[in-house]
Amino acid sequence: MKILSADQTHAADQATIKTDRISSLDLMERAATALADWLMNRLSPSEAGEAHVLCGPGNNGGDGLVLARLLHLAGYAVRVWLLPADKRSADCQANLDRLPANIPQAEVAEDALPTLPDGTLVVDALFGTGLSRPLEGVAAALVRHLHKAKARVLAVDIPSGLFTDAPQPADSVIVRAYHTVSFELPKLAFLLPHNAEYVGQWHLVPIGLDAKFLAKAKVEHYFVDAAFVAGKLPRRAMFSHKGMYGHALLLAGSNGKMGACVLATRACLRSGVGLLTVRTPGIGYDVLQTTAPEAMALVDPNQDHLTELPALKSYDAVGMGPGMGQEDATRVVLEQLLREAGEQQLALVLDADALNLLGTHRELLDLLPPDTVLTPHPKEFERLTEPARDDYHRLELLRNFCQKYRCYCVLKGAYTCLGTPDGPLYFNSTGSPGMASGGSGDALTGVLTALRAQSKHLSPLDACLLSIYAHGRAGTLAAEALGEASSLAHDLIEKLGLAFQELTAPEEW
Ligand SMILES: NC(=O)C1=CN([C@@H]2O[C@H](COP(=O)(O)OP(=O)(O)OC[C@H]3O[C@@H](n4cnc5c(N)ncnc54)[C@H](OP(=O)(O)O)[C@@H]3O)[C@@H](O)[C@H]2O)[C@H](O)CC1
Ligand SMILES: [K+]
Repeated sequence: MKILSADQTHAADQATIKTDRISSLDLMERAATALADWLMNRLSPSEAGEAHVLCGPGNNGGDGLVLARLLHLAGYAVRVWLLPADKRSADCQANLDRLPANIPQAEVAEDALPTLPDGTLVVDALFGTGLSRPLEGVAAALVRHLHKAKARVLAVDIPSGLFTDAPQPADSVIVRAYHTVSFELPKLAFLLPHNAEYVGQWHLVPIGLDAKFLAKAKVEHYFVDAAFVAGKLPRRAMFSHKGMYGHALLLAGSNGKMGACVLATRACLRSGVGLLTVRTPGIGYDVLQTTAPEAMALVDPNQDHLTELPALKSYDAVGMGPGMGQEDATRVVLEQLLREAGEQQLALVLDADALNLLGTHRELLDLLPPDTVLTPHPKEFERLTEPARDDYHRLELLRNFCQKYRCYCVLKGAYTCLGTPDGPLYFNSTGSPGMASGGSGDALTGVLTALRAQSKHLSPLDACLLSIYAHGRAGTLAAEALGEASSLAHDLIEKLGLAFQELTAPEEW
């Protein structure tokens, strides 16, 4: 799904009003009704207790006022707190005028802040996408007051004080919500690590935004949810043979780190590759043949680390890095791989120590063949570029890096972000905190290498999108089965099959 900027969100509202021939007041009613339904489905009037709805001067405050009315009419106890304002938006004022007289309302002031017993349900409808500067004065005092209370905070559309898609001063006062309920589409701010403490769990409610407008909107950010990747994995033909699904080569492992090599190998095998050869130091031969009999082992003359690049002509894709170490001889292998893969137009996936070697020998970056996939975590990415000032700066570095080197870069983390040579960034929706343990990244390298080897069936972009989505989905399935703390990389690998089944194109007839 697309991620709109704050300006585009306002334009989407206008387009919807025009297409549906409704007033902006009707759209507000629609949005707040969806929000009220969400809340009422979660909490009964007795579970909610008295809801305190904090309303600002714009349409976010207007949403809060509609919500207060709908809750009241459904039998919930409600109290409204208004931010003092010289002027309210027309729809906010209209809904203030419509507020039933028996809902208690008061204006907040620095010396008249709401009393909020522990557990009070607070609805934050102070500011939304129209926030134009950090909070100050009474609004900031109210939010600081909220920080001290042990309230259950629900943010409407976005936590007040948080910008939708731009960096802000470090000392900004921002609501810390437990739940954020937003309208139709996610906001870029929700996907950035530093905002997790403000946004809490976020949810989307549909409000019927104009589909044609959304289809046409040009965006720089996408959210990769199930609908975005559904059916992208082609079905296998009845008369399939292994030659149709690519031959991948993995260069991985060193003395003491054969586990990483085995995990990448097994993940690659579980991701539909036709044939897999693994180049490993001598130490890895028995390990590999025992743990992954489906893969062919091609041992390096050196016992402990990789020193020689095998001939590449039979392969469709090469993955390099897991558990490989950073010996100088291995760096020479990497350099040779980059040169030869460039000449032979081979698909490359570089991870772990391959990235660390690129970070310490940045001149090698100029050799990256087009469409190479790199899979750094934020520290590895920093070694390839520079320390980021904040989350937005990191995205800018990612975009610039991918455009400069015409590569795909999978920046790993919650909402893993894929940078692409053409500019757009894709945020993955799947994954689990259970994946924050050793080996998950090695598994991703295996998945990516397998899908890049199937280039007869998948574009580089689709191979990357399917890989990160399936890898995260498998992590979630493993965590559901075994718990977040106990699920391991190899459990994730065993769930890849289920994840891929969910992505496979439906049968046609
Ligand atoms: N499609 C949808 O998503 C829909 C969203 N809706 C809701 O509308 C808001 C956006 O409403 P908008 O009126 O544009 O913006 P806000 O409610 O955030 O507030 C704007 C007013 O607040 C002033 N402002 C901005 N920053 C501050 C600040 N730091 N301190 C004080 N005042 C501030 C601003 O004044 P300016 O001087 O900047 O002009 C405005 O007066 C969206 O978030 C949804 O909740 C619709 O209900 C329907 C569809
Ligand atoms: K808000």
